[in-house]
Amino acid sequence: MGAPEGLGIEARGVTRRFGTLHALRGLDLTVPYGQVTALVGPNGAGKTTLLLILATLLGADEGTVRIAGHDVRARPGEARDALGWMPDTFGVYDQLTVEEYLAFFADAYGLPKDERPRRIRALLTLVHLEDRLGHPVHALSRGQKQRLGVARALVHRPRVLLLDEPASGLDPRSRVELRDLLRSLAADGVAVLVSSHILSELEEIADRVVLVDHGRTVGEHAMADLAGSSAARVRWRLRSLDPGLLAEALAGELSAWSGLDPVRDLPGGAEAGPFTETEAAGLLAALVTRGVPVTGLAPAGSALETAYLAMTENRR
Ligand SMILES: Nc1ncnc2c1ncn2[C@@H]1O[C@H](COP(=O)(O)OP(=O)(O)OP(=O)(O)O)[C@@H](O)[C@H]1O
Repeated sequence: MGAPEGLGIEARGVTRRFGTLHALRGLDLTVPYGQVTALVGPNGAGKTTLLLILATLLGADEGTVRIAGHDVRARPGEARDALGWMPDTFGVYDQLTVEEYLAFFADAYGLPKDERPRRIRALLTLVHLEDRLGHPVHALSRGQKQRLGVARALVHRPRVLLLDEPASGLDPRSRVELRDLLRSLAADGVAVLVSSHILSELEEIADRVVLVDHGRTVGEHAMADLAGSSAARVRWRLRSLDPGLLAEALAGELSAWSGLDPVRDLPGGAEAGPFTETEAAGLLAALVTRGVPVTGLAPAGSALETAYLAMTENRR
């Protein structure tokens, strides 16, 4: 399946108030087909409110939202048919078996009866729960419930997939499998929007990141651009065979610099910055000239983390 024409999600000027609280203040978002877009922002930024509006479960006060080209207000049924939704908390229906649970959703989405058993088995294989078919949902572990939630979201082969914190509760292997699954869905042309606080993980899954804060979009980047920005100032981690000498030399070298964060001691080294790549290379040369046995110099944190921190810094 190739990527369809147009955008998977197009939200323009979306506002939503809860009483006097403005949860969304004119938020814009586009999610193309064939890519994984990460939705990132501090607690209370409005991510879940936005996802609920996209999923047609909450109304916007103003603005327009299109899912697979369908306006959610004018054509909510078509929008729902096109989208799969995995909320951050698992719903009710605990008394059902895994099979009954998925059959219920397959039925709700109008999947032909004779197609259901094959589809349910394929989905359970996809999320590695094939041996749980007859088990009651309440007997699944938290991570298994998360995986069942992914299967549920995919029951009707949606073209747009929304996931709110999908990796919470997953063990390391399940996280890798979820990552691979989302990548392969995107490769099949699905528009995937995933909200998460685990930035390192998003960096491996996502093609794009949309940063939101205070109910607005405050940044939008292709992940490849973030990783390639050598001009960005970031903190750097230094390691040395002699951490004491490193600390002394750093204090000497950096005393004349302005705009730096305090140097932080780490086991076997220190963290200093923010520096550009060029500045870091100059500092390394100066430390070596001073006789410091440096064994490592690397950016602290990821490119996404740096962009995120810069955004929240602006907020203060
Ligand atoms: N049903 C509601 N009634 C009142 N206020 C709400 C409601 N839902 C959300 N809010 C408020 O709207 C704002 C945005 O909340 P939202 O849950 O969308 O943030 P979030 O970005 O998902 O946060 P987190 O990262 O903590 O999950 C918050 O200030 C929250 O308290």
